[in-house]
Amino acid sequence: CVLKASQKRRPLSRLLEQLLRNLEKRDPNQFFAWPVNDNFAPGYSTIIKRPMDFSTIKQKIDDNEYKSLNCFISDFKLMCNNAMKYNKPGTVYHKAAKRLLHAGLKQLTPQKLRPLGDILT
Ligand SMILES: COc1ccc(OC)c(-c2cc(C(C)=O)n3cccnc23)c1
Repeated sequence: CVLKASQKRRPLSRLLEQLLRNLEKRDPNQFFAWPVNDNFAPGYSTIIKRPMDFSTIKQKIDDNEYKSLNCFISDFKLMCNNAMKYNKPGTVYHKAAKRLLHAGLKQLTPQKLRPLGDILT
């Protein structure tokens, strides 16, 4: 029997792709979809040493760079914390990052992930 391309993917990659899709839904304005551009965010690359965004996370999944769920969660937190560092409290981006972080971490609790079984061990 021939597996479809998606079924050939490693179990962890397929799980991370699904988690990523669910996190991206919490960013309807797509503020986190692509790397932040210094032209729209003056001084961004001097203030933020380790930029991160959903497209970069997707590429890392495709390149099998994530060896564990925790590495994936770390990049998600990095992305949100970057936005809360660069953008002042009260700005649309700071508020969006805070909401995204909290909503995202609720989806990534052990209780929510346990049903996915031993992929994570
Ligand atoms: C207004 O439309 C967009 C579109 C894409 C963006 O980043 C990918 C952003 C954006 C995203 C951010 C973040 C996430 O800090 N940002 C900061 C300052 C100015 N612009 C942004 C805004």
